[in-house]
Amino acid sequence: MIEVENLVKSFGATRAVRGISFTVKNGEIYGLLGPNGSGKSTTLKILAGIMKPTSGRVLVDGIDVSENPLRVKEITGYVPETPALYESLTPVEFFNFIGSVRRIPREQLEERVTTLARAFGIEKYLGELIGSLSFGTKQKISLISALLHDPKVLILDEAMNGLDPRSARILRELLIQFKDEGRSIVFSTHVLQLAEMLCDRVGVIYNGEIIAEGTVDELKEFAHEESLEDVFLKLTESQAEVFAVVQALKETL
Ligand SMILES: Nc1ncnc2c1ncn2[C@@H]1O[C@H](COP(=O)(O)OP(=O)(O)OP(=O)(O)O)[C@@H](O)[C@H]1O
Repeated sequence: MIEVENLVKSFGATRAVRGISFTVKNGEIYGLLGPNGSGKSTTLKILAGIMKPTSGRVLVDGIDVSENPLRVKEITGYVPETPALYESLTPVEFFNFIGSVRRIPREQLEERVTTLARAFGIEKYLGELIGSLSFGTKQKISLISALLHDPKVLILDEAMNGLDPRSARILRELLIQFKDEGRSIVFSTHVLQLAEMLCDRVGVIYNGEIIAEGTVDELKEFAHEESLEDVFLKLTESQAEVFAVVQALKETL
């Protein structure tokens, strides 16, 4: 379970996160949707224990992230928006490094690397230098490294970015399996169809605040719209603007 209470994060004069609260239960997939710069990545970094909040509290499985970030990292898998990998290592060397930091028994590590590498179709790259691999392959390595220690909680920042349709489907099925096993999953995405397919509940974040939260059906009812895209555009005050821009483009192009 993830409990976020009145989270605030400022960078100098920029108030990136302005008092966000939400809960992700065990066995729940929660989607964080919001325009560029609305505070999704900042929120997820704080949840993962890699950034300190200005104020507010995050409990992961009852553990306060600010008080015990190491314990939270032990039970959490975090996939950042941009893969943070060692370019001069091969994937196998990188996974071994992660395995030793996380004290994963050798046999278990090898078994999980083999299974996950096969699932995401990267076996043939395991001996190549990470720096020479494509963005999507790096994203898969980042994902696998977040799953090696069998985390109870998953925090995914636009984790489907760059994945080919086969791998995106596999990740979706894996997330559903994790949810059925009672794990908590929170992810950010700009792909609203994905949120619609996967999320039990979504929170719409705008200018650092959660402005609406609920199931996709609840949000559609709340905003009197039929698609999540229209709900999103309406709530983030972009609907009229998009219409005006499209009109202007039609007239000028
Ligand atoms: N390290 C930082 N230093 C200063 N400002 C930052 C820093 N990280 C984020 N910000 C600012 O905080 C705000 C929220 O950024 P954040 O990356 O959380 O947004 P986001 O919703 O994840 O955006 P995107 O959809 O583009 O990934 C932005 O105004 C951003 O410029």
